[in-house]
Amino acid sequence: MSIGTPADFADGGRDGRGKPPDLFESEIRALETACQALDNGNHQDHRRALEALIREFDRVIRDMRRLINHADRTERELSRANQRLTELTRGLAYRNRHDGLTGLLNRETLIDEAEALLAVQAMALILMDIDHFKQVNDRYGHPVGDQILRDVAGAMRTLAPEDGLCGRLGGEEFAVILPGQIAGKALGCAGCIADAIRAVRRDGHPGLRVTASFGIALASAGTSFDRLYICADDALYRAKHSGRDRIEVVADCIRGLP
Ligand SMILES: Nc1nc2c(ncn2[C@@H]2O[C@H](COP(=O)(O)OP(=O)(O)OP(=O)(O)O)[C@@H](O)[C@H]2O)c(=O)[nH]1
Repeated sequence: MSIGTPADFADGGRDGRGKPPDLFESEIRALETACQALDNGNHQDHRRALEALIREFDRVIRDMRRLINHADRTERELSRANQRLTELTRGLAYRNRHDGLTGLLNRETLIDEAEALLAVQAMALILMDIDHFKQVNDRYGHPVGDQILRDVAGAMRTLAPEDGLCGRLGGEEFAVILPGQIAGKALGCAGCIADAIRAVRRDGHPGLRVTASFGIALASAGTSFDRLYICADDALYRAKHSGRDRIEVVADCIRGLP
């Protein structure tokens, strides 16, 4: 009985020229010997061939186990790397949208969101600027100033309505956007945040008092955000120049400015 020739098992070495060595050379050799022993050999040849096959088979199983373990380890490492990559991507996307100090939306994101909202819906814009913040930094130091900015952001996050978006426009200037042209709701929101800012205290600095000025503007859907911003900024300017720690409103952005 013939179960094959060397050429039937060997992948390499058929033309014998320039081919890389066959990975299964020793197994193929054992198989060849076994085939020959089966065709022509005596009992002794059969036994030797069987022993060689057993040795090769045993080694192949051990190698396969090692390979499978290695593949499992590589798969686990790949999966961990993939997870880390997902976390990094998520972190980068978060950092791209948020202000690093306060965690509120950053200027670009807030403006993008506001423009998208205002294109389809009426909106209120609350601009807020902490009063005499330079003095806070000068008297109590920059780290205390930073903490105040975080406290203010925390108050905004807690007190803004659920459908509102809070952002830091830069420095000590913040904004809240609220869907809907409801002056009462915007005023109520700004009033609560103003109260919370007045209540900010810092351990070790009993004399520290913080206030903020607010400018609110409301506009109907389709108004340009630039227009709304100019109105709110104008109201904020009036709040600053009429004594600070107060709220000024432009109820209709289209008719509210000259
Ligand atoms: N601690 C801290 N201070 C900042 C940060 N960004 C801006 N500032 C400070 O905010 C201060 C803003 O000062 P001004 O623009 O003069 O305004 P102000 O002193 O608040 O005065 P009014 O707005 O007119 O009431 C500057 O001293 C800036 O250095 C920040 O991230 N951390």
